[in-house]
Amino acid sequence: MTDALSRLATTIAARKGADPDTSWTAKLLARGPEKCAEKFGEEAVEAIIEAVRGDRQKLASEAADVLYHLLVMLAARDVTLDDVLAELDRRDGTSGLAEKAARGTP
Ligand SMILES: N=c1c2ncn([C@@H]3O[C@H](COP(=O)(O)OP(=O)(O)OP(=O)(O)O)[C@@H](O)[C@H]3O)c2ncn1[C@@H]1O[C@H](COP(=O)(O)O)[C@@H](O)[C@H]1O
Repeated sequence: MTDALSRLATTIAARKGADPDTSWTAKLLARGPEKCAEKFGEEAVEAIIEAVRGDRQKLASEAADVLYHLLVMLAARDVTLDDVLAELDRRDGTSGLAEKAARGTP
């Protein structure tokens, strides 16, 4: 599963500085981190709509768009998939409830 994400992240990293006429990713990256963030937000909203509607196939498709645009947004700010996975690893085994209690958040 993470193989596909790793491959995609590698492809996106390789698109940095590529010709925007031949690559959607290069075109998006060339428009800057703010535009990449905006596109991620749009795709997230589309996924939310499908989650509320309950169409599982459309939700899976929108979720794929979200993951792609998340990776592009991260690449635009030089954050790697490994950075994110390391953070997930760090959290592994810590209950969200315990973590929230440790923060003292109600
Ligand atoms: N996973 C994706 C992926 N998901 C979505 N998209 C593109 O994201 C775009 C989003 O579409 P929208 O309709 O939201 O955008 P738009 O309306 O055209 O743009 P705006 O007017 O909003 O600016 C579409 O052009 C999709 O084709 C993707 N483009 C690329 N990939 C992956 O990235 C790889 C590299 O792609 P290129 O960089 O194009 O070579 C591909 O092999 C894929 O694996």
